[in-house]
Amino acid sequence: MKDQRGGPRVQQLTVALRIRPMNEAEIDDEASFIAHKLGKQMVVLMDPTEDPDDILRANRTREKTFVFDMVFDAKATQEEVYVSTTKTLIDGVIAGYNATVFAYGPTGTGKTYTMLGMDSEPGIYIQTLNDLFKCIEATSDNVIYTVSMSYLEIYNELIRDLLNPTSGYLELREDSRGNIQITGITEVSTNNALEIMHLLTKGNKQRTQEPTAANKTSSRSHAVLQVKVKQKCRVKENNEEARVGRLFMIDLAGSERASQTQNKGKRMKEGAHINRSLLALGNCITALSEKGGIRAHFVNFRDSKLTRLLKVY
Ligand SMILES: Nc1ncnc2c1ncn2[C@@H]1O[C@H](COP(=O)(O)OP(=O)(O)OP(=O)(O)O)[C@@H](O)[C@H]1O
Repeated sequence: MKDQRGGPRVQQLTVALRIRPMNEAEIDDEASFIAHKLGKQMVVLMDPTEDPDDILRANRTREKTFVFDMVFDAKATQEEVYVSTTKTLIDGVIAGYNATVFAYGPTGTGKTYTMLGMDSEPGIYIQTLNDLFKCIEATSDNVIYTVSMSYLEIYNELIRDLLNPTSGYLELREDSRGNIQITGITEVSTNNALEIMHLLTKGNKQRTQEPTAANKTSSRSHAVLQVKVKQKCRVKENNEEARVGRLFMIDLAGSERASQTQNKGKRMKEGAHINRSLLALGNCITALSEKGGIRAHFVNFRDSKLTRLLKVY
């Protein structure tokens, strides 16, 4: 969200759509939301239950057209999705800029699969870290880099450390200079991809998951992986302050509608928290991406923990 060097808040906003493979039964269930890929980047959502021969409904079509920067069909590999959405951000993060990648969508559509993936098909987290370490190795002649990462979840507006879940709920604090800190969060420094995958998979198991009608293991929280790259010049006389670039990779909680998941009681309360924070996130992105960014519009970061966390550093 932020360019540390005073440039526009949102330098680049890329919106990509991934369609996950579905089996026949699911296609019937989700009949009203089947996406038909047209050309490269346009998606038409239509209601297949609508009968084109029904004269009474002839002019009442609910067909909607959306344009995306990228559309991936059900055969797209993890690597293709990573290369087209996240790989290009790495150079910027190493140079001291901040960037954020979100997986957003209804429950069971493949957000965790896309972000975390599996040992055999690693997702965006691991592919990004692998490339980040390679880039650092190639450019570290004059600069000392330190990479650290933390992994947390925001559940019902409470923050938990997924790398140390026994530490309870953590406080989000803002110092007088506007820096956001999470007190007591575990920060891990390692460049071993296998070790990272192990840590993240273990952390992901600690996420608040509950069965809903739409997904047996539905993630009910936002999971935030933060990778911090600190750089300092090797030359001692150079008094330049250390630069810090941050990359947030976020697996959002499902954006389902209560009616679709048949949630009641606790589940419904969770759903309300999820929807409120997703709305706050959408409002911030809209305000930031409008012409003039923060200078022209008030951006209400304070509406949710997620947007407070992503606020400028
Ligand atoms: N592109 C894909 N190829 C193969 N399997 C996939 C793909 N996308 C998702 N799946 C499978 O679909 C199931 C649901 O995916 P996943 O758990 O990632 O959904 P989700 O969007 O994170 O759901 P929730 O919001 O409820 O946590 C998982 O078993 C996952 O392995």
